[in-house]
Amino acid sequence: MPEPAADAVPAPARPSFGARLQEAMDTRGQLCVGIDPHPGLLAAWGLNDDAAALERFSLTVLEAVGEQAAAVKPQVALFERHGSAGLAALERVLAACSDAGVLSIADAKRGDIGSTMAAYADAWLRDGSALAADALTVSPYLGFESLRPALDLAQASGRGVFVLGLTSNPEGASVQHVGGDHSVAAGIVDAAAAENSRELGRAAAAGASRQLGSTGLVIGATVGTALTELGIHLAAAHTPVLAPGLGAQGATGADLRATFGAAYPNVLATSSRDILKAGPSPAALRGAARQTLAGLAG
Ligand SMILES: O=C(O)c1cc(=O)[nH]c(=O)n1[C@@H]1O[C@H](COP(=O)(O)O)[C@@H](O)[C@H]1O
Repeated sequence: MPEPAADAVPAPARPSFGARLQEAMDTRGQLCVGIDPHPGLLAAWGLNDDAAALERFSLTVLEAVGEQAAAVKPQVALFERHGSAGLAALERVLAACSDAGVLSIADAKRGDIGSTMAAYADAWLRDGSALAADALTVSPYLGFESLRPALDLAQASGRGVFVLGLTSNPEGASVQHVGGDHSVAAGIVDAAAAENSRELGRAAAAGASRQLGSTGLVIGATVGTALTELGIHLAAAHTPVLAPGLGAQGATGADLRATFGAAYPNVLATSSRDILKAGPSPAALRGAARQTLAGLAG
């Protein structure tokens, strides 16, 4: 029997995250709706600030916009505020996403040394874990390779990661822009692109032609001309981009098209408060999502 190739990855139980995201964006558009149950939003919706209310809030969002959004992105810290009861609510929300056929991105921004990164990966990306999501946001600022356990488990399980590249907050530049023409962020972008080239190379060798890999980047919708200034080119890459900052942080669909140019088709724009503030009426939430999608289409 021939030896498996050194970088062979066992076939996952489901199509790759990149393939599933591509299909979702092709059919539903480029919108991710953030599920961010901030205390102020819970109050505005007439809900208590407790775990039962988080679940009700989240399921209302999922039911209202699930058919319009390519993905939803629960913000983990807003569930962690409520300890084990909040995490139990998040488990049920993630299960409901899976039952509804809506991709879930757990926004936990995990990053750690490799040995304990493996435990985070196990929690968020392993089949059978109660917290398993379709993708996880991760921080590469302990070194991109420290993410290896999450990168490999995502590949093996048909899940994905979104690696923080250029974040939407103004403070991010003090770390991510360091290095100028050879910036920290450019190194992250290149490392993600290399992961995707390897993944798509393996898929091609197995006879499958795919456009998007499963190692995404987070690049804020608010970054303006930073990509150009740092000499970062995304156009030829097969890297999905999660772009937060739409709406509440000031960015518009036009900003996204200008920032990403030819790479815009790979961008999943994400908005939380700007859509959520329309609730609790499901019809109003749907209307806000529809309006955001129209802005993304230009
Ligand atoms: O990883 C993220 O999701 C993220 C990265 C980033 O650079 N900026 C950013 O805003 N986010 C998240 O995206 C969401 C944005 O929320 P709104 O500003 O309400 O649309 C929040 O859950 C943030 O934690």
